[in-house]
Amino acid sequence: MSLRASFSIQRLFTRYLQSQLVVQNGRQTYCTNSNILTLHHRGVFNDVFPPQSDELPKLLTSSPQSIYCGVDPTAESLHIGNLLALIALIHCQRAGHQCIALIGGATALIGDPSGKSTERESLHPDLVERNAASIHQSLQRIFTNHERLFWKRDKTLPDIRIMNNQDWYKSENLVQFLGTYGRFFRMGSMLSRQSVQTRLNSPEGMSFSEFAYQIFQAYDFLHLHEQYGCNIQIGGTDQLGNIMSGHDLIRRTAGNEVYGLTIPLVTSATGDKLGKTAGNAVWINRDKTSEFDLYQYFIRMHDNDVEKSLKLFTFLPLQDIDAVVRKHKAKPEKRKAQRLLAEQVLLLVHGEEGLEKARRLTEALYSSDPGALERLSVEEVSQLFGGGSFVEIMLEPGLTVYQVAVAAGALPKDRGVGIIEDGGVYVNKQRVTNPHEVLQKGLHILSNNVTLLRIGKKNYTLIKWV
Ligand SMILES: Nc1ncnc2c1ncn2[C@@H]1O[C@H](COP(=O)(O)OP(=O)(O)OP(=O)(O)O)[C@@H](O)[C@H]1O
Ligand SMILES: N[C@@H](Cc1ccc(O)cc1)C(=O)O
Repeated sequence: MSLRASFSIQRLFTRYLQSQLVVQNGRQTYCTNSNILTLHHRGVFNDVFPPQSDELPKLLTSSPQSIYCGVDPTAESLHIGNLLALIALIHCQRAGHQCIALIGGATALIGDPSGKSTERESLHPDLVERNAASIHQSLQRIFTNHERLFWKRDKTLPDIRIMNNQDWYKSENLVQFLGTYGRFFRMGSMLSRQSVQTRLNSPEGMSFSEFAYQIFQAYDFLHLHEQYGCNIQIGGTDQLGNIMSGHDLIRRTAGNEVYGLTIPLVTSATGDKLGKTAGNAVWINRDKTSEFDLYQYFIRMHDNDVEKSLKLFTFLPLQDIDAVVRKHKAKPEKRKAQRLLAEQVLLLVHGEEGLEKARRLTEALYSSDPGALERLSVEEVSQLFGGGSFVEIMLEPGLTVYQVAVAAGALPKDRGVGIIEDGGVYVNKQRVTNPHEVLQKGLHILSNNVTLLRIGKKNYTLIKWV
């Protein structure tokens, strides 16, 4: 299925490519055109369902379409896998379509079995509600950052609606719902879904709730189709089965053809899907993955992956990406491409302030200039060196480097002098070899009232003077 679908999207793409070139400021660019299938060129979409449809390009170019993508609030934060799905939705918005970001406040209580080898833990409704509120805020922030920082055109963007499927399930009567819609679902098709087959063949099996999940995602599609004329659903490749269920339901009830577009999976360096269940997620909420860590994740990206990620995670025109990749190949040690990628993602997720913070922390960590450390707040220094310890010490005149290091518990009393004399101790990144050196303001004690001790290569102790 996947291979056939890829061929078909390639075919649709090629056919329409010629008409999709737009010239802006003398440069050719893609993807502000209503035929979003051209995004295949950036790697944003890999499969289209139904695979052989010639109607989809016609539909996309005939009038603005309503397109949705859902996320279940099974955690308080989105992660960068979800971010890719949102970026795909934003590309649709840029192309003039009406987009809906759906929070699955109801479906999160059931638990999607797609891509899961074991049953999900059931979540308390209060927790799901809190998660949904937090995700709502992130969605709003990302969409606003995009419009403010990446959409520098005269034309205003259509709004992206943020909805929650609790809004229609809370008033739904179970008996009526099953009596009306249950009969449109065929057991054969439901059982044939990959997510169901995998679980039925596993030792743990599958609960009825998880088996029934596809009914609810299918009904969401029908509801959005009826209420907002939604004809297209976007999701990760693991969502194809659920999208097919929606397609079948809409065909049987409304007699209309609808479509699914899948985005590629974001994987770790070892090829595993990045996500909540796998426990390897890179989060969007700053209290789960700080701005600095998110920035560093992209800065550390392998050279082989950076071009692909620039195409997926940024809105830069392809020729700009080609240009930076060429420069990067000439001097890979400068990490120009990774820097650009990290900057663009930080701007989208955390705005200018978040990017500036990530840069300041990066400079403080990697430059030997103690001034870079001074420009951070006490909280930022402790966040940056969070793996180390944090102590508060009363400042008394005449304290020496040795006395402070011992008082902070960073050096043992008996061997401390020797370790300093051997060059193993750094104060604010500068090596100190005289244990009896007296602490001075401005040198050892920075203007933000902190001192950073480093013992050996990476044992940090942060002292806050009181
Ligand atoms: N690593 C990923 N790469 C690309 N898309 C992803 C990734 N993880 C999730 N998605 C997509 O994001 C949307 C929302 O997914 P969801 O909220 O279930 O996240 P998830 O990480 O897959 O959660 P879980 O691991 O609990 O299933 C879906 O369309 C899903 O396919
Ligand atoms: N099932 C999707 C989230 C989702 C929920 C409801 C929908 O209507 C669509 C998508 C996931 O877990 O990734």
